[in-house]
Amino acid sequence: MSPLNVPSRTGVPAHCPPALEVSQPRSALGRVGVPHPHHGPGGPSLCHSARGLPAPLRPLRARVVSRPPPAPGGRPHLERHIAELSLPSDLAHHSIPAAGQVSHREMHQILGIQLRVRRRRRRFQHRPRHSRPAAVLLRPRRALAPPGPRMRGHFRALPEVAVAIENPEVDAAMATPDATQDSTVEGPQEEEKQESSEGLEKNENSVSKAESEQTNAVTSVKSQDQEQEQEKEQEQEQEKEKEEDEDQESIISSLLSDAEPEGGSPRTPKRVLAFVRVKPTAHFAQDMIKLGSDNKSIDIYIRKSPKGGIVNNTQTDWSFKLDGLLHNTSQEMVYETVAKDLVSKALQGYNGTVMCYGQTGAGKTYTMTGAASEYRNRGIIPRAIQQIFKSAAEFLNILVTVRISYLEIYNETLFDLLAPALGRGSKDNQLAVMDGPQGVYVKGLSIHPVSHEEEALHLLFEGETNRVIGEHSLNKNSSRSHCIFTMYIECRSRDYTNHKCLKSKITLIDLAGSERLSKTGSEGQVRIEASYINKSLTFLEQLVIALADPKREHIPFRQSKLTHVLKDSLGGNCNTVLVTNIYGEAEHLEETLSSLRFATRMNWVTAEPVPNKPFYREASVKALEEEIQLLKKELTLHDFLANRAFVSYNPLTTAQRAEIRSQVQKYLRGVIEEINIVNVRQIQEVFRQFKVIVSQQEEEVESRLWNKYGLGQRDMAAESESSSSSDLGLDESQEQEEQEDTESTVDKDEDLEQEEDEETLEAESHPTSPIPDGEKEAKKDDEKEKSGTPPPETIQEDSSPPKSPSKNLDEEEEGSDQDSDEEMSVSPSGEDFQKLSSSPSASQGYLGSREDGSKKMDNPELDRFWELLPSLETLCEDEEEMISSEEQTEKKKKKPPEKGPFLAKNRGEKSFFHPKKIGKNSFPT
Ligand SMILES: Nc1ncnc2c1ncn2[C@@H]1O[C@H](COP(=O)(O)OP(=O)(O)OP(=O)(O)O)[C@@H](O)[C@H]1O
Repeated sequence: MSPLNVPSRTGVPAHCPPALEVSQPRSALGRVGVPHPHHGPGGPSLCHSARGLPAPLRPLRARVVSRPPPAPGGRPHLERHIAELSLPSDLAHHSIPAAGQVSHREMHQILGIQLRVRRRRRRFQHRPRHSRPAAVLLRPRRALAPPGPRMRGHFRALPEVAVAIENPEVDAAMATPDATQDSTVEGPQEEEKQESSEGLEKNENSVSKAESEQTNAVTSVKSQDQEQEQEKEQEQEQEKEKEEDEDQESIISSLLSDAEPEGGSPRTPKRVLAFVRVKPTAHFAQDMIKLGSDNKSIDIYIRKSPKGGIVNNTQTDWSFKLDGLLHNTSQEMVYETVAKDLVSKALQGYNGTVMCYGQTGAGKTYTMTGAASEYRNRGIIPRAIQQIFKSAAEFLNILVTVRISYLEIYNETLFDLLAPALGRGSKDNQLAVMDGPQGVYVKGLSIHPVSHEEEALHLLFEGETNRVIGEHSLNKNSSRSHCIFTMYIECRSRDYTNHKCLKSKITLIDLAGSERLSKTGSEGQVRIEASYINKSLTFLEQLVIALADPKREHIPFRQSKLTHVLKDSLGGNCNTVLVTNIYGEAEHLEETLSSLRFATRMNWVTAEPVPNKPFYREASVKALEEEIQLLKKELTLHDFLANRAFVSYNPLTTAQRAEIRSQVQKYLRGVIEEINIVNVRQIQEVFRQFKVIVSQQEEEVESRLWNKYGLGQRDMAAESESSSSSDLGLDESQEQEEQEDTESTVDKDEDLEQEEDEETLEAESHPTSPIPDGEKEAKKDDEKEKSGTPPPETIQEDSSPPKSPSKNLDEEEEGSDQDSDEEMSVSPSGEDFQKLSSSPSASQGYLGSREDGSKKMDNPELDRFWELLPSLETLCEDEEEMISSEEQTEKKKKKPPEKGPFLAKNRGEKSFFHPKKIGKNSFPT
């Protein structure tokens, strides 16, 4: 090496300027400089432009002696080729040119630059910590998912952005010597440089300066080596992760393959994992809380109170050993320790639960959801979402689908945080915890499919904004509810011939914090909430104690909503992890103790994690069909034994509907006293018919009012037709009948009265015969019956199952209507209902007697109807009076009311309801 230590340059034009002596690897310099115009992009990168340097350094240029010796023409020639070199900011890393090779002035310039650079650096480093801007430089991170607008500033990784530290107290705590590396990202290297640069400054006029700078250069090379090593490590980690994903994929593939594992999955009892996370604080009670060097044990020591007297036997020492201590630990580390494995196991079919427990303000929400201010502070939930979608994206043969739900338990009431209209407090929105064959579930809770990470994060944020938050002295944003975020994972093979499916779920629970009212100073609503929270946490503790005791027969799951919801999430067959958040301060020691006791109890609970069994999707549909068939057979048997063999459960045919309509009309006129109930379909149809009649009456009354007050004629028939057909979806014949009914009721009141009198007589002699008016089809049947012609086909039809069990009722009805219409080309006799109405004994056990002679049954709709009847009658009477009180009085005198619940006395008027007093919707449907 030459004294200048210049590396030999090959392939460079002769007129190219010589290089400044450097001891850094070329690649490193290349990052600072830009290629000289004479060098290609791959050429030597020793020529540095002024760009990239601090502004005051830009005008300074270094003149460098060329090597090999100057060409003939001497210095002027060289000067022509002097590089407009801008010196790298890190001049300390450059060795000093040998004496005589640069002029004195040039040397001075270089050194001056170095000094200024060093001074600038020192000035910043020696500034006291508190006067430094409260900002840390974040390393650029890989963006994981494009964040939505709501997440901007929350979960986005911005390269090289200065972010103000959110919590000064926590910052101070993190800045203590035992603080995490996370808060001092650039720490060690800077310190090293600082030390070395200070040393250099002292000896700057001595020869040893050059040596120390050489040392610095070596350090810099070393740091670069370290960087390279880090990069390598990262690459290795990535490769490892990739391998893990591949392993995972092969495990899932084998689970989904047809081969059944021999002897089933191994059941190895495993204890629930319990970790403790200490909230960073500047006032850590070091003399009272001792954290074990094994990072698992924690000892608490409380001084004896002098109030206890001379003989004071109160316990002062406690020792806890758990699965890990998370003290001054970054969010990433917490996730890796607590949840990473659990999440990857969930993809292999294991259910998993992570629960955060602790005193209010101790950092449960921070651990579970994270702080929104910085990307690196995201919590377990967003990281779990990220892990799942990342793994899913790397699977080649496995298709992963994810669904999400977010439940809140606030004051012992369940709320859906992702419900489209939250409706907090509305009764209709009430959810219920149910025990199903496949475990506990929340009836009415919305579950949302998500196809990528961003979508899932949006839902998380939506839920977060809907949570109930209160303020007290220990926490400005205290969660006042328990929240359960659940991810339902489904793995399937991309091979479409494989219909197997593997399901699992991850339950992430952020409990509300236990709190002492004396400490939090809660008042009013916050106080009420606190009492609910403490109560439910006590029940949870009781549950954990019971679970930890293998001899306990009864586990009190149903004591509270929280314990009931968590029935299959704590222990059992799932991987369960508890994170207990505690304060490290002396004033919260009692609460810390009780939290640690809870953690220990939880640690005693054993679980036997086993993967869920894969199932065939198609097979499950078949199984349901088979079960429906079985239940139908069972029902037939029961009916037979209860003397109800004539009852059919198939969708109603047109004729059956007509028959029901006829019965309803008879009932309303008082011809029959009751309508016997045989099955649910019949009940639905009865109500439907009631609704039709009511709407007709409304129209009629309205039209009368219009006529009476001279407001003109309305096209009632057309309206009636459109409303009835659109609302009720009745068939054409029915619509026609309704129209006829309407017309006849509007135009022929007097005739009707006469006719109906006749009908009544007729009906009394033939109680089951349909009404001739408007019921042509049914009338024909009656005539046929009278003439003794046997019905061509009874209503009792074949009991073939519906074609598709997934169809809804209306679809089924329509489809089967078409079928049955084809089958029943001639109107049926309505045997079922005739039999029923003529033989009430058949349904005696089914219906209970009411006081007023009507029937009572276990149907809330019908019960409601019966309850409504008297009020309806009253309203009708009011209406009648309003229309024509005199006329009505006369009619009443002429014709005493017949028996029946209502309006037999007013048949001629047919004005049952006042349109304004009873809206359409007020009638049960
Ligand atoms: N490990 C931590 N590092 C930094 N800040 C933290 C940490 N733990 C908690 N904090 C901060 O402490 C405050 C309270 O935390 P958090 O809301 O998570 O408590 P909590 O246990 O959920 O309280 P509550 O039960 O009342 O809801 C927040 O501002 C949070 O950012």
